[in-house]
Amino acid sequence: MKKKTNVIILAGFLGSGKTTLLKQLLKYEKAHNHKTGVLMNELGTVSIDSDAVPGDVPLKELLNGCICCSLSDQLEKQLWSLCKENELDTLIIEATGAAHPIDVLDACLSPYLLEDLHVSGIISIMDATRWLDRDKMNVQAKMLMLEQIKHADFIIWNKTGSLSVEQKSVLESDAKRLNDGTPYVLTDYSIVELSQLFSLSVKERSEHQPVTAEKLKVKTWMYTFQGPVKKDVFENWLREAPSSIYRIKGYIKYEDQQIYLFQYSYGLPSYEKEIMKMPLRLVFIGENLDVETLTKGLQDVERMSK
Ligand SMILES: Nc1nc2c(ncn2[C@@H]2O[C@H](COP(=O)(O)OP(=O)(O)OP(=O)(O)O)[C@@H](O)[C@H]2O)c(=O)[nH]1
Repeated sequence: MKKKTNVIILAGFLGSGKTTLLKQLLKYEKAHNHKTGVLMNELGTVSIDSDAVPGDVPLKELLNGCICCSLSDQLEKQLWSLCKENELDTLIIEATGAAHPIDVLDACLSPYLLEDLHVSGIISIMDATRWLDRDKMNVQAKMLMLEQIKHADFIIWNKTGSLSVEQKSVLESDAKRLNDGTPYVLTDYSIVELSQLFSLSVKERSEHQPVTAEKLKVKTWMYTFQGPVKKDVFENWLREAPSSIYRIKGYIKYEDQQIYLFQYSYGLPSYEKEIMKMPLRLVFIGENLDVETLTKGLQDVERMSK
């Protein structure tokens, strides 16, 4: 009988650390000579995260929508073709940060895929600080994070390095209260003992709350800088940016003429030097994005950088 492909679903709110974990899983699987494929879903029209996937890894991307709502029919098809085109040992699905993990799981359990796939489980990577501050978010976003915890087969509380002992114990009790018996870890940069993520068992699912990107009203928007901007001017703008921007990612060039992969999530900007000449596009993901004000602010950044 044909060996089934082991599927790992990475869930978790926007910017929580899913791609950070994906990169580690790919290295681990390569070191173990396991052929691994990736299905990546992004809300925007441009893929930024796919750069994290090495060229020799079979990759399918579903862009400009969420696999748990507008792209749900395509998810099954893409899973099917990834399996048929490649003899995969492992398939990692990185959902958008606005996806309900159960809808992704449902697609994997489709009768068309039953002979091909074995779902190892849902790993929910949670931005610990965002979770502790969740009352600042709207009801739908809060509910989505709650669902991501409740339906996980493994919970990773990420970005915990600067938290107090009391805050860490709140996270521990929240994991037990919301999803008793499910393993969890507290970590930074999604660092976990990876072997344990391949042998999870998918538990019986209770009813789930249908929270989707559409209900969340998460929208994406893109801005292209015409050239380099001054780092302090851009960061000043960023500090004042509305909290309804959940995520920014893309490429930016500063006055040192260096292009950086720029990421921003819950108040934290990060940069990685980029050696390729990438287009200077930033993708914004958030709710009620006021495109006019954002455009004006970013044009001002360009003007003040001259
Ligand atoms: N300070 C800090 N930053 C982290 C940590 N883990 C990840 N990051 C950074 O947070 C940003 C978002 O991480 P990603 O792994 O891209 O998050 P994601 O969940 O894939 O994001 P989306 O796909 O947009 O939902 C990146 O700049 C990471 O380097 C952490 O523990 N601490």
